[in-house]
Amino acid sequence: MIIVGLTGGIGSGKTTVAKEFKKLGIPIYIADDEAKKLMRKSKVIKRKLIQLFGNESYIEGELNRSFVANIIFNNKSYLDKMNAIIHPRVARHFEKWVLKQKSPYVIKEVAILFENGGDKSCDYIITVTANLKARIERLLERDNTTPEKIEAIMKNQWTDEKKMERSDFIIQNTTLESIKNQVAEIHKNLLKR
Ligand SMILES: Nc1ncnc2c1ncn2[C@@H]1O[C@H](COP(=O)(O)OP(=O)(O)OP(=O)(O)O)[C@@H](O)[C@H]1O
Repeated sequence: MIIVGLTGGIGSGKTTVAKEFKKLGIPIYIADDEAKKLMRKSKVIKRKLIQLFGNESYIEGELNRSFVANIIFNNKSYLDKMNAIIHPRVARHFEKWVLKQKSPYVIKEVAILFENGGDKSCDYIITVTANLKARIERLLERDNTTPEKIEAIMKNQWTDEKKMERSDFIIQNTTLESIKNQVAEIHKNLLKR
């Protein structure tokens, strides 16, 4: 199975792009969504996160996101420790998921793909890039967030330039119509490989 990693900075439009691949019949795996599900369902992950952040990190079985976000964005070592708990388990979950797919290739969306060395397990990589101002505006509209919180997340992500240098395909997220055309081109290209 060909694994195509799909990455890009926060709010660049990864999920929007992934949905276009889905419309073409390609299975998509959104690592952040799967991580959230595992944090809710996996007893081991819950136990380890409570050990790391304390009892306040879960409220009625749900991760207390604002409590945890406050800790990790003020102390990167906690972010690294949290990633060390979650990432290997998401990776194993993905491996099992891949075995069940019947498709010429699959798309794996990961926000911090290069940052965590996940690029090494992909055959090809697509980076989505978008104008910084547009990204911030779209995130402020989508989420209950602030420019400061967005900036804090961006600080832990590689720049677009660094990601683009190491990518096989680049999608410029300008308009939705343009995304559709770029996805169609990449899809055609991947089917030939
Ligand atoms: N070309 C576009 N025109 C208008 N809105 C867009 C466009 N691309 C994305 N959006 C909107 O911007 C927001 C961010 O896009 P999306 O969720 O796809 O980004 P993402 O990279 O997956 O985000 P995250 O990093 O948070 O996972 C969404 O609300 C989406 O609908």
